[in-house]
Amino acid sequence: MVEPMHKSSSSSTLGPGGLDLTESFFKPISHTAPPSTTKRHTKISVIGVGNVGMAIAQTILTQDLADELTLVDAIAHKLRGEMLDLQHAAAFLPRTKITADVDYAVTAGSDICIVTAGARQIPGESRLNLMQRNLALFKMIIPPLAKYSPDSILLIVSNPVDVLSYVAWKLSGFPANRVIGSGTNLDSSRFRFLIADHLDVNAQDVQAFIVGEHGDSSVALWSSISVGGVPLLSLLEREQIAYEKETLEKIRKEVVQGAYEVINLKGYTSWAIGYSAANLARSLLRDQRKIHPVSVLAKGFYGIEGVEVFLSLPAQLGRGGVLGVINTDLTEYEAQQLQNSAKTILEVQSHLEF
Ligand SMILES: NC(=O)C1=CN([C@@H]2O[C@H](COP(=O)(O)OP(=O)(O)OC[C@H]3O[C@@H](n4cnc5c(N)ncnc54)[C@H](O)[C@@H]3O)[C@@H](O)[C@H]2O)C=CC1
Ligand SMILES: CC(=O)C(=O)O
Repeated sequence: MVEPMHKSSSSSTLGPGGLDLTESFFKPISHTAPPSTTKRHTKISVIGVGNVGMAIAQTILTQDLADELTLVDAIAHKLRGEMLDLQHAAAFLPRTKITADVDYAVTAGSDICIVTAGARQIPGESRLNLMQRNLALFKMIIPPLAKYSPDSILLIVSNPVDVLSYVAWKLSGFPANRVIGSGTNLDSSRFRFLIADHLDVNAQDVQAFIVGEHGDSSVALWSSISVGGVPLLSLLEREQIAYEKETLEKIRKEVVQGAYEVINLKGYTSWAIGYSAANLARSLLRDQRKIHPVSVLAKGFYGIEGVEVFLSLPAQLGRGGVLGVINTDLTEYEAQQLQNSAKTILEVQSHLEF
């Protein structure tokens, strides 16, 4: 007995130009049922197809993170060019539907919206200096994203990322757990690289956090660094390897200088932030519950009271967005540095005009 076949959009047999391929090339199997509704279609939108947006887009594709990747930019011809260029790699990539439009309606139903649009630093310019230019753009970008994907997670990358995460939170009206800045996830990777390079170990075996501002006032949490589970400072003491606060501060400065150096040399940074943002998208979409140093609403954590400021803290990320902030022991010096970093961001934030 032959069961009736259910036709659905995913079992469509229409070929290019609407040609019905059922009886020629494509012969459907019998005994079919409608597609399962338990596996959700996952969609990531990337706003801004510049150096950073495209590095993130291509990492998302190669790591097979979403069923659909949608791109938005203000420049229509560049946007279409980038979309086609990615689509032409289809034969070498996991299957992902790639769409693009200047109209935000194309982002409807996104799980994550990653915002990379905006001005970037010229050599020597600080991230905080970009605020006014990128605030104006965010007023055009965030409201339509919130309208078309009211349940999404906003992942902010544009700089200054901490202040703009606060702006995105305010403009979207989203709960704070669904607005995240990529923050010091990238700085921490630079930090782990430098430590790993110094000790000649794998950076993935180095647990180390940079917190606070994604920028000049960032804070290195030396007291909690471990390598393969061994606390770093006690290892240095045990091996009688001398270290001084100045030496450690020099490494932190090298982390801060890292971005300026790359911008001086190639004009922008892209590959590391591409991997960093895709790494965050994976933890969020796949409910990995991993701890990442990212920019979150810090009110109530680490002695930051009574002020609404976004800065990076070690946060657990999952399908619900920010699930919580980890309570790491800070030395007095680290706690003071974190307070100073919050003050630096708040000072810039106080000049915001919505
Ligand atoms: N948080 C982080 O760790 C990092 C942040 N960044 C930041 O990312 C941002 C982007 O940097 P790049 O990609 O190098 O710049 P870019 O100049 O290459 O690209 C910016 C893109 O934004 C688009 N854009 C401008 N206005 C728009 C609007 N209203 N709607 C949609 N798209 C719009 C432009 O057309 C352009 O394609 C900068 O603010 C930069 O500072 C860069 C690296 C790391
Ligand atoms: C540009 C920037 O924010 C970075 O590469 O860290």
